[in-house]
Amino acid sequence: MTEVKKVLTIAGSDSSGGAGIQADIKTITVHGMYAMSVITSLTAQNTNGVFGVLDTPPEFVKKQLDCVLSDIRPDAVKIGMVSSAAIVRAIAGKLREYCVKRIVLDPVMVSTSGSRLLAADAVEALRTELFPLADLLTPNLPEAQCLCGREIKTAGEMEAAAKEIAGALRGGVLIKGGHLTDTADDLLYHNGEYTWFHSERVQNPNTHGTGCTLSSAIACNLAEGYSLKESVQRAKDYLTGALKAGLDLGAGSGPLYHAYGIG
Ligand SMILES: Nc1ncnc2c1ncn2[C@@H]1O[C@H](COP(=O)(O)OP(=O)(O)OP(=O)(O)O)[C@@H](O)[C@H]1O
Ligand SMILES: Cc1ncc(CO)c(N)n1
Repeated sequence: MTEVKKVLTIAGSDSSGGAGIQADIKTITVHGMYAMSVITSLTAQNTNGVFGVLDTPPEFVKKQLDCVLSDIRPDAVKIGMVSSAAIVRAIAGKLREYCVKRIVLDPVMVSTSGSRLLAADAVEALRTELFPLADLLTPNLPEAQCLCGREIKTAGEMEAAAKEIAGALRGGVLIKGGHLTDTADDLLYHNGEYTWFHSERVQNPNTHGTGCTLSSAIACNLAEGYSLKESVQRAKDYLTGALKAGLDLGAGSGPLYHAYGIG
């Protein structure tokens, strides 16, 4: 019998395959793990933008979660786009009911191309219902700004924001630096300690799905049993490799190449 780790992604579908569920399944598969998915929304999108969003009815999100969680228990879970407060509550209820562990929450609010993917009133539901369940929250800079209500420009401001956001959490906060201009340094705040993950910026404009890829790679490494710090470093290395692979698809901000280590 083959033993594999199982990772569940709860996220939106990206028809162009670069972000969301599709990025997550590619990431999990390339990590040699078994991917499962609960789809919260269908998006009609491509490298140019998001042209439509169709939410899954919350009762159907619950049904998908019941099917997965009552049958194949995931070793880790990644949560991405959750567009409404009702879907947030549906997910939180089921994660509590099945005592799911090792949860990475990517608080997706706006797509790389600038479309809103989370209703304004859902931010509060995310904070009260899902933050307490997360082992790690992974906001990008605009999301961290929204969560702490002020601008973040410097490393010192990133540290202050991470500490403040972590106040509402049991787990850690990773503020991603993909929206910085000179570097791509990410900051982890966990158990009162700051850890910086430094990286050169890869000169590749095709960054569609970087956040989804990073959070699902972190979930894979947590499933494998790595510590939070090790999981973030290994995921960042994976992400950097997928960016460096230099895929150039579509007219806008294109997707990453996941199979760069294969073949
Ligand atoms: N040009 C780049 N070079 C190197 N690393 C990058 C670059 N752009 C983003 N990253 C890295 O990608 C990861 C995701 O960060 P980012 O801030 O882009 O997330 P995001 O905005 O949530 O992504 P998206 O919404 O596009 O899925 C981080 O580790 C960040 O440092
Ligand atoms: C479905 C989906 N989730 C997340 C993002 C963020 O990049 C996106 N563009 N689409």
